[in-house]
Amino acid sequence: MLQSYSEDCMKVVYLYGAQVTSWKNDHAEELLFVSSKAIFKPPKAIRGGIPICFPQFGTHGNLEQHGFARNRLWTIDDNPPPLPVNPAIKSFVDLILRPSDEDLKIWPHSFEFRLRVALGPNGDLSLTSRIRNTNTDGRSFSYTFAYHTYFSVSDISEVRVEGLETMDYLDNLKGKERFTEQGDAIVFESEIDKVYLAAPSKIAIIDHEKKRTFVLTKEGLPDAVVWNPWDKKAKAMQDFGDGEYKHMLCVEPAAVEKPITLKPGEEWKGRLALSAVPSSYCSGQLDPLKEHLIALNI
Ligand SMILES: O=P(O)(O)OC[C@H]1O[C@@H](O)[C@H](O)[C@@H](O)[C@@H]1O
Repeated sequence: MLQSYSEDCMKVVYLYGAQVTSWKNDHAEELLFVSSKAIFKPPKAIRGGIPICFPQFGTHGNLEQHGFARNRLWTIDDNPPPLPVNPAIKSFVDLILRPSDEDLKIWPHSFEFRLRVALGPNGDLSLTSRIRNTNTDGRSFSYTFAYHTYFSVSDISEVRVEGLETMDYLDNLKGKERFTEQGDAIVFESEIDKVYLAAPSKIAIIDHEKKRTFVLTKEGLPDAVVWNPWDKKAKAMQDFGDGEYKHMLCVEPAAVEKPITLKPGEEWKGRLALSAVPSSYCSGQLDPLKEHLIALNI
């Protein structure tokens, strides 16, 4: 487990799954949800924080649900290739995953997956993934991907998500059928499991009770999954408390509909930046013309 601090903010990253399990603001308030029943060892992924789904999102393929990266032991990458760094970033860690012989049996491709987790100014958290095809047999590979981010919310029925209205989505609860979202903002009254397609680069989660807004900025990740298991599924999950669905929401920047293909030697980059701002935030700030209102400097 790796812990780091920057300007009173904190993040915790596990080598198991390269999973960020804690992100705190300067009031020491936890911003991510981790279940009280989470299991921190193989074979299960940790229930909460930011699991990484690779090389498969969900059941979009033949591998285990959400792929294997989230339940492998990563290592510290002491000598990562240079990545443009914002000088304001005070704390970061680089991790790497390469396939084991066992992994190659289930997904026969050689890769290097580098993850940088950084704490920026104002306590903003960013995750940058770089995936490289290192196959020596000339073969390309394709994968789907998600940052399966569990946000901590006061009460799911007091939360709304802006930025996804009018988007097309695949409904995992209806056999992945395609629909178009109606209405102003997404609110929550029952189970939801949707993959929004070609979603905008900024999405906001507005928590009225906490007077807090999370702003997600995504790059290289066209889609966004929204998931809350609600009461019945919560009860069926061994590593999730019965009532915990009320205090979490997953909004997951992802590449699902169109898998990413890399030729040997090619590298893909996918980035997520998270910011938690006070909810004097008002609707409409996702308008690109007003984006300067949200200062995301990482
Ligand atoms: O229990 P898991 O494997 O962590 O998955 C949790 C959920 O993750 C979401 O991303 C999926 O859309 C859901 O279908 C899934 O149930």
